[in-house]
Amino acid sequence: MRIARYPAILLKKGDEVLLGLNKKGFSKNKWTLFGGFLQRKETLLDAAIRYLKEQSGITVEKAEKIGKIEVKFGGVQELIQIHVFLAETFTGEPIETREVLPKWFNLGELPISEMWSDVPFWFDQVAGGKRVKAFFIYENETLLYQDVDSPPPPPPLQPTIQQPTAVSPV
Ligand SMILES: CNc1ncnc2c1ncn2[C@@H]1O[C@H](COP(=O)(O)OP(=O)(O)OP(=O)(O)O)[C@@H](O)[C@H]1O
Repeated sequence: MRIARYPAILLKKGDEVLLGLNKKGFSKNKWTLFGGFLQRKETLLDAAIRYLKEQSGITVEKAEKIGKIEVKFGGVQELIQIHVFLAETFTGEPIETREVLPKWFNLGELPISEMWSDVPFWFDQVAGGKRVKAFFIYENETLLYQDVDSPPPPPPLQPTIQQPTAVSPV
């Protein structure tokens, strides 16, 4: 099956994240991460940074690879692979462009009803800096199946001091 690679980038500032309202295209009228189709001879990171600049006016120099989200639409012979990056250091102010309206959202106040249905399954993990891998199947706009990597287990507890065991009398 053909794989379509989409770099996408989440910009975070304290408790806020920058999302973009798409004015056209496949995600029209939805708030999404900044991103798009990977062009030839471009790395995923370069493309993610380029899309952020083109769609929001924001410049970042580095971003961390944090997630891989795979999406399959029923009846479409193509696997969409969204390669998610997280950036927390940037310059510039968001500006509206012909394609996208950028806006800061508080992490507790995301416009969930105007986002792709898969996003709530992985968004907090990404925003929290935790790696995530997930796979979704849609039938048109309806999410039919989800498989999300659970967060890694917590670190092991500090070893407790062993109480000396009583020596049993012989
Ligand atoms: C289906 N489930 C989905 N879940 C989460 N995010 C999704 C997504 N589908 C697309 N996205 C993201 O939305 C942004 C715009 O992408 P997209 O809609 O393809 O717009 P773009 O104008 O570039 O392409 P078209 O010209 O419409 O093909 C881009 O960051 C892309 O990663």
